[in-house]
Amino acid sequence: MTAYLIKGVRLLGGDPADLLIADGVIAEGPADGAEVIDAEGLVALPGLVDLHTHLREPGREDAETVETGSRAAALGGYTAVFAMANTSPVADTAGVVEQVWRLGREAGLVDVQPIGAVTVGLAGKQLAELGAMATSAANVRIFSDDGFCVADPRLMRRALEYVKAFDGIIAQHAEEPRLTEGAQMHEGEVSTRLGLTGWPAVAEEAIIARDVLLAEHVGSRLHVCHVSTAGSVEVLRQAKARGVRVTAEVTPHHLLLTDELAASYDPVYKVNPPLRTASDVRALRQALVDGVIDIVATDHAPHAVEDKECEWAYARPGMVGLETALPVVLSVLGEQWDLIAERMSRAPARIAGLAGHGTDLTVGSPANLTLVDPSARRVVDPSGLASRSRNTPYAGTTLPGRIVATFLRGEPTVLDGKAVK
Ligand SMILES: NC(=O)N[C@@H](CC(=O)O)C(=O)O
Ligand SMILES: [Zn+2]
Repeated sequence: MTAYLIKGVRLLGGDPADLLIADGVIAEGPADGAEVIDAEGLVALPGLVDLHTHLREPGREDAETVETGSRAAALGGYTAVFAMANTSPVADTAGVVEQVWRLGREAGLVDVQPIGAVTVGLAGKQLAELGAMATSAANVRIFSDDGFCVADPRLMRRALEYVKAFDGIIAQHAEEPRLTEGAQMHEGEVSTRLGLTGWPAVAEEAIIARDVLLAEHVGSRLHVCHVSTAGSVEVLRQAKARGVRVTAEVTPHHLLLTDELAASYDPVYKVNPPLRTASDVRALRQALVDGVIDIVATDHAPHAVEDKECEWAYARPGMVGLETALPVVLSVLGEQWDLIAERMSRAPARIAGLAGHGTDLTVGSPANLTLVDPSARRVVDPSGLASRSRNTPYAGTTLPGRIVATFLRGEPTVLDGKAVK
């Protein structure tokens, strides 16, 4: 196994120092024979961990595969991603989650941890085999019907009760379906102007409020996917103050973009939950800083050209995000490296109970890390993405920060900004 000496790197933005990687871990000298990487001006972060990635395999390999998505993740500085269950077939059995887990191991670019479906076929009618998925080789601990909301409160309660036995998590896509029928974008001034049916903020907030109460009643763990409104932040703030076992994520796009973009009628801006208002964006940023929102998750949602380059009403919702997440967060938070490491690596690893990721880069810890050049600027070019899909809302936008290298257990997955395989 090659050893690497990363010279003059700024650990979490601190003073320049040398970092030795040998035998898969952060090591101590001597560094004889190690391959030297000149890291002057680069910042080292623990490898990023994404709790919300859509890899599309099995079923929509034309949009993404476990391998192409893993490569996009590594290029984005990630060392672990959690694969959502809305594949075809749905990841609602031990067989499918084991297949995804195995494909991740074969690709070997990031650790791929499957998320299991809460209900059979994501249909919201009957609990899936949560126990069988938990005891499978994939060791599933997070369950989600993401793409759909577990709308039936009785099923949601049963799911929370079921996973309590092994301290599992139900990750909810919070959307009261009766309030979002036919919705095309955020309900507000812009949707009124454009004459598009709106997705009101309360459709998200009502489900979060309900689920927080259910999680409190059961004493189980709830994770709220892609929080998008100021009102949701207030519900979460109160729940956390009461000690409810709830965690929450925000996506990079909800931290940066607003519903005004829908006026272009470019479906690249169509996403669930929809882009909200500037005051929602302000509240989400504040919540991410003060910890009411625990983590950034990409909700990387690749879609084939025919599903995105069509009329707004027919386009599928979702954006790719793995390769731009850190640059977007850097543009929002600035060089607050410790906060970035907390929200994009340590906290997601801790929430998921993922060993070996999100650890401090001290001697003896697994060498899962990424090197970032904060002074670089990049114009996002969709054709340059490693993802099989091109639906990025940042095409032509200049973003700060370039991911120079990523290491998974001491082996480079990215060097000089390029995937090694
Ligand atoms: N976010 C989206 O707009 N789409 C996701 C589903 C989801 O995360 O809700 C997808 O799978 O395409
Ligand atoms: Zn979702």
